Amino acid sequence: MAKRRLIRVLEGERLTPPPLWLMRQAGRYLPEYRATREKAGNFLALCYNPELAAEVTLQPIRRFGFDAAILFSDILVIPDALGRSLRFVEGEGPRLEPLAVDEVERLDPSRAEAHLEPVIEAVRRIRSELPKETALIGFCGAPWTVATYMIAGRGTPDQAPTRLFAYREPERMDALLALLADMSADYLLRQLRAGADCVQIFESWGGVLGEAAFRRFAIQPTRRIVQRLRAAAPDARIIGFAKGAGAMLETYRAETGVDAVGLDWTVPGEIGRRLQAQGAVQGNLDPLRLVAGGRALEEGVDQVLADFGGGPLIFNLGHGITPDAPIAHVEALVRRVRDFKG
Ligand SMILES: Cc1c2[nH]c(c1CCC(=O)O)Cc1[nH]c(c(CCC(=O)O)c1C)Cc1[nH]c(c(CCC(=O)O)c1C)Cc1[nH]c(c(C)c1CCC(=O)O)C2
Repeated sequence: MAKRRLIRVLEGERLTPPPLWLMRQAGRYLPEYRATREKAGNFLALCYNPELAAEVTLQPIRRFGFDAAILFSDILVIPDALGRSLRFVEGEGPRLEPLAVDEVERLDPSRAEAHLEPVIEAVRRIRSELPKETALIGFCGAPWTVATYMIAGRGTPDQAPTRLFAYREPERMDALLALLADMSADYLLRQLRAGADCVQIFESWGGVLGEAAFRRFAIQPTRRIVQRLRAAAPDARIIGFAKGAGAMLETYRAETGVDAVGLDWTVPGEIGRRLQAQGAVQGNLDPLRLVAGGRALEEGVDQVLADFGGGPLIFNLGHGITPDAPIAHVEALVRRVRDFKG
């Protein structure tokens, strides 16, 4: 079978128009998503229901014909599989049992494999139902980002509790991140074997770290995942999205070994093009331009294409789509990207 367009770009090819998908493309901005979530009961129940998780994964593909689907799940199923009593509070976000310093040694990953089986079953179903030209992206959170939710027990604006934990107990932090890295590598490998074409590692909170801490707590555990994956699946294609890490992205790509880097919308064209000389980039439209629509959207799309359309590019947002994005604006984005002649 011919290689899917997204994979060709991950292998360094430039395609015109570039392959296109949107982070969080299955979500609350779609009425059919809200209806399916309702049917499942709540967000987490949806994540563990293979039939309904497959359904919401496919919804944006049917509507917009994106080049890739992303498995519908959440990065926090890993701490959930460790028994950290995850729940999602409507309108507020995730809540977990905050992880105390002396609990790190007691974390037990032995139930994770069985716990995550419904997600793997969803991957199988999605692959069997997707159009053959559409790539399927698996994912996990990067260990540092997952740890920020485990330690604080919720999202925080600056990850102060986790930075303090890391500075006071660096060896324990290393141990926690290594455990999460090994669980995540096993989990990604299962996704790839179940039919994912490639995987993305979401480092949403790398931008709160200084250089030395970024190397130790973000790059090292991500490199551990990449190395374990490559040892077991040499052709695995891996996208690393380290939001807010602009000035560290070249080091991040070189030292983690990911194939492509995701750019958030603050990464300047010149920096992104330098990265593109080493391999594909993905991004980086500000999600709020999609909410605004009109000229703000057109100018934003054109800028991404002007900045990166000359090399291997996966068109995407610079972070997830927001619930207030109008569907008509997503349609306008798709038309404009697909009209690009390079
Ligand atoms: C940090 C993070 C999380 N989850 C994720 C990240 C990394 C990316 C990022 O920075 O956004 C990743 C994620 N979360 C979700 C996906 C599904 C795939 C996709 O369509 O991209 C992916 C890839 C579904 C989701 N994950 C969540 C929703 C909304 C839940 C709902 O339906 O109410 C969805 C569709 C919930 C979630 N999950 C998380 C938070 C902080 C929240 C609450 C914020 C919010 O409500 O938007 C943790």
